[in-house]
Amino acid sequence: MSNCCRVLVLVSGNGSNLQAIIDGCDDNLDAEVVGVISNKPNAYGLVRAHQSEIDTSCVIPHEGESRSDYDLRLKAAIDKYQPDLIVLAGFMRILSDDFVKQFEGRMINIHPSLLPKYTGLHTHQRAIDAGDSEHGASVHFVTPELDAGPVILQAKVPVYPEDDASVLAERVHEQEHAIYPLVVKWFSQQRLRMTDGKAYLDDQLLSPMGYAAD
Ligand SMILES: Nc1nc2c(c(=O)[nH]1)N[C@@H](CN(C=O)c1ccc(C(=O)N[C@@H](CCC(=O)O)C(=O)O)cc1)CN2
Ligand SMILES: NCC(=O)N[C@@H]1O[C@H](COP(=O)([O-])[O-])[C@@H](O)[C@H]1O
Repeated sequence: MSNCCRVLVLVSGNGSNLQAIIDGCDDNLDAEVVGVISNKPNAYGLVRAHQSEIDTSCVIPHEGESRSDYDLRLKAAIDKYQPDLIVLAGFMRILSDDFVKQFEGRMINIHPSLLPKYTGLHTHQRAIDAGDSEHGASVHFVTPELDAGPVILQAKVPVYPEDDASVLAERVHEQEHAIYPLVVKWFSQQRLRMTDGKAYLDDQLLSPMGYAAD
């Protein structure tokens, strides 16, 4: 890795986590967002990238295109940026095994639950429906198995009886915007790695719930 970590962010929607990472990189000379790629041409994350004069690409799925064929086009688009780190920030596509294996150890995702609870979609409603008193977000390395990669860092939020999915999502977003830029900074400082399916920070094995401050 050169002296500045080249960060590529993949988005499908609003891009509030992208914005937090852009803002975080402005304060962190070790990392730079070199590009933003979306599968959705109308993703507001692309607008956010343009506002920060960051290059963008769109890889739009073709009608009837296989997941693997789409991922081949996505790989070609990614390679143009020569990233050190690939950040999934609300990128709403399941990636094929072959694609993920090419980037394992340098591709991370933020998931809106306290993994391993609630992999997949609709996590906030599921937490409310289950009557959970706490919920949150997890940053993890991406592996072929969906949302099952080693957790790097989690943040917890309370769930209140009057919460609906939208209110809870907003409370989770606030925590996401704090933890995701921190994980990007750790990676840019070469403190974070994945070896044999496990996450390490400063050569310390991280627990299944990720890093926990003393
Ligand atoms: N192989 C992997 N791919 C992805 C991972 C991963 O860990 N391994 N993380 C996800 C992110 N994600 C949750 O954090 C997630 C994204 C998308 C889906 C999903 O069901 N997508 C559907 C389409 C849904 C839609 O278009 O609204 C699909 O791809 O068929 C589940 C979880 C990113 N990919
Ligand atoms: N399973 C993936 C998933 O649901 N990711 C979630 O999508 C949102 C994207 O928001 P953003 O576009 O404002 O960053 C975030 O809350 C992220 O945790």
